[in-house]
Amino acid sequence: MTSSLDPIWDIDNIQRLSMASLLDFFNRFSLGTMAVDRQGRIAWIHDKYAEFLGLNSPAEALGRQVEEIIPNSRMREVVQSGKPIMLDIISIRGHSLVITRLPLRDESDRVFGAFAFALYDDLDQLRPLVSRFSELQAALESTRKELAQLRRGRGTRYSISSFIGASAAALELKTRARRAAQLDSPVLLLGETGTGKEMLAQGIHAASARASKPFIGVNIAAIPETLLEAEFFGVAPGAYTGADRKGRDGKFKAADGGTLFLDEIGDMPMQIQAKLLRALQEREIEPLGANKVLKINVRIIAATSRNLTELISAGQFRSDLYYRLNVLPIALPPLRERVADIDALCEHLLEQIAAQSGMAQRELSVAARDLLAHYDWPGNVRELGNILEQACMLSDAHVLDASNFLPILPIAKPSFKDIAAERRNGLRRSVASSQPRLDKVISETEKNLIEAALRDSRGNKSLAARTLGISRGKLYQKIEQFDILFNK
Ligand SMILES: Nc1ncnc2c1ncn2[C@@H]1O[C@H](COP(=O)(O)OP(=O)(O)OP(=O)(O)O)[C@@H](O)[C@H]1O
Repeated sequence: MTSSLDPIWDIDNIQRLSMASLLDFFNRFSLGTMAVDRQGRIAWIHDKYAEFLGLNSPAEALGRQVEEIIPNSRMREVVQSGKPIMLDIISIRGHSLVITRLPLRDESDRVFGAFAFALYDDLDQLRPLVSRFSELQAALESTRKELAQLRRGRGTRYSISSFIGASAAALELKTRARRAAQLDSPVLLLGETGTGKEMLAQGIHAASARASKPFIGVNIAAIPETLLEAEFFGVAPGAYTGADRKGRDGKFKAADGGTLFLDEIGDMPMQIQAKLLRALQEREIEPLGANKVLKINVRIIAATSRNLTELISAGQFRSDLYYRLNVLPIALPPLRERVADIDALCEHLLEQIAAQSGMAQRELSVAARDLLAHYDWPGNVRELGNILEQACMLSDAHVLDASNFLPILPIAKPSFKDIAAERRNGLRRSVASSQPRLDKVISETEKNLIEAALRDSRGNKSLAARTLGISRGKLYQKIEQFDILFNK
């Protein structure tokens, strides 16, 4: 038991002792301490601090306004606000001091002054902390910038080496892409849907001298024809009422100095083709409603999954625009022509699926690899990714087997199994006799799938295209090709 006479339990005594000990601590370990009263007059100052301030003795400072001794002092602010300033850096007589200022309160919680102590006169001691903080701030800033760039669609996510594949076809394609990155002429990327055209376009931009400038992608098939002109060339202020009253920049302006990626160029209406050709030839654009032209400096990378020469013959694509764009053509082979890359692509895609879903990364059995290598992949790498993702969602197995893929591969199963077995046994029929059957199976399956997707989305083509993992332009093309009728 403790008695009220016990000095340790004498509350007043403890308070007094702790104050004295704290003050002693500050005086010994800090560079200096000081207190002011409610009027901002120096009420107390430690010898060390007085000496540091160039005074002969503490008495010289007592009763004087704090700013007379320390011109940039913020003690008065603490007295007036009643709030501490925990960390501040001030410069006195050529030294930087780290200062902490605290308000002093009486029993009724009224502020009667302020107390300050200077922690360091040598910021070197804080340097590791400050430099770590600066590093973190710089990292945060650069991540913010990257994120903002991606949000504005001006950045690139891919480099040429992100294009997975070591087959002869993939290596040749990457060599051509690297060469194209060294030049500034238009590039035309030709390949089926999902073969990596947009990815390669980003890679070429990222490896080019324009890498620090914007990369702007436009999917022509996804923009209604009536809006395309404004979307490309912009609108002058006052040209329209409503939302465009103030005018707005088009994609050409947004890409100025950088690269403009024109996806699905084969879907561009003839009237806009003429304006695009003029913009490329003259290197200037005329925003809608403006009566002056703007100089532009943009590199064009166009892409299409359609056969442009056929479109020219059909009178749907201007031959002069084709020659203007076809300066550096790069053909992206479909997956079925670079089967050797499927294993590496599967590994890469499974790694991506694991990272995005938070699930453990899966592997493929030999039979599963064999099966995937024998499918024709009309949707190419995008379809391969979708199939792998579905298989991962539907099974918990660490090693995915052929049986995990058979039910989800969009092809008539018995015929596909036959074809796969046939190929494995080296009994592949001659191209002339087997190709029509395979094509027919694929076309029928494609048609069925598209009809089902359109039914499920009640005619919403964007949604159907997304479900199928193809672009809207591709969907339109397929609807036309298979003569699909559907009810909205
Ligand atoms: N060689 C590759 N290596 C890794 N990923 C790839 C490769 N090719 C394509 N992909 C991936 O497949 C998907 C489709 O690629 P991308 O959009 O570049 O194809 P695309 O040819 O532009 O298709 P579309 O014509 O339908 O727009 C993307 O997720 C992309 O990352």
